[in-house]
Amino acid sequence: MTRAIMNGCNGKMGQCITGICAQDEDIEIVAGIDTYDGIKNDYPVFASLKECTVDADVIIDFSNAKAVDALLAYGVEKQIPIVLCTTGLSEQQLADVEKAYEKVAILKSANMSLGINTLMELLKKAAQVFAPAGFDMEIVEKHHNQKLDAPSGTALALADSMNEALDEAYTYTYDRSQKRKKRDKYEIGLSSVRGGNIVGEHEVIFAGQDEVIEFKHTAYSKAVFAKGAVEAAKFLKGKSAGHYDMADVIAAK
Ligand SMILES: NC(=O)C1=CN([C@@H]2O[C@H](COP(=O)(O)OP(=O)(O)OC[C@H]3O[C@@H](n4cnc5c(N)ncnc54)[C@H](O)[C@@H]3O)[C@@H](O)[C@H]2O)C=CC1
Ligand SMILES: O=C(O)C1=N[C@H](C(=O)O)C[C@H](O)C1
Repeated sequence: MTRAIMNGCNGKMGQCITGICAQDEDIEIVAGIDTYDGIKNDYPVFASLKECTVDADVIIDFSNAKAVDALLAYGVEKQIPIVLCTTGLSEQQLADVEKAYEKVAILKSANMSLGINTLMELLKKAAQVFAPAGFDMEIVEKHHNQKLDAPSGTALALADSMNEALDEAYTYTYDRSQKRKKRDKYEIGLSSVRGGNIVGEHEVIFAGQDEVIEFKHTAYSKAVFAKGAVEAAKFLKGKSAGHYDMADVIAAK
């Protein structure tokens, strides 16, 4: 049995995970953390991690970038592994996560779905074939109108995956409106659409001379992310300090 603290328990993802864990005898949410207290849960809810008095094996985090500093500090101090799913972290926070890997087990992933994590691997190969052949790489992501960060963490992770396979030679372009010049060969464009209740779409476009290859992932429900996070939490219980990702969870299955 894995005992989990749910950081951001009263948000959309927190509630989706609450529902999934209630049906799974191998994991229990033993406490929730949220600054919003308008939802009744079957576990105790605290307004901050520092007020939490409940012991746990792992913290699952789907909250807000502003909550991540306290999350890292708590995980390191209490030696509780963290499944870090919140996106939109600042450069400083990303550096802090790198340092925290030395002190506690952290699985950080901008997208917990099997589809996106498999796509990241496929894109490495595709980028190595198409980029040297002169294809331009563009990513278009679409999400609901409540999303705070842009581009999505997933779009950045997909771009990072391609860039890593291309010796980090590419820069990212998020906005062309002020540029008034042609796109550079060594750039990956990232565009964001926000509207309605779109769960999450990511389209990676390789555009060449007279031919275009597109890879597309569509999430039809938040459950794909929630199920991945629950599997990640079970995987991370008892792990020693270090940097883990969803590829480790998928490989362990
Ligand atoms: N890695 C992945 O697969 C996925 C990541 N996400 C990311 O997860 C995050 C949350 O997404 P949603 O649940 O859709 O957002 P949401 O806005 O519905 O929920 C966030 C919850 O965090 C709470 N919160 C805010 N500040 C807090 C603090 N200091 N401590 C504890 N709780 C706090 C809010 O009150 C809210 O209930 C976002 O950054 C989103 O991009 C979302 C879906 C999938
Ligand atoms: O905010 C969301 O909803 C999502 N956020 C993640 C991201 O920023 O990539 C993952 C998923 O696409 C849903």
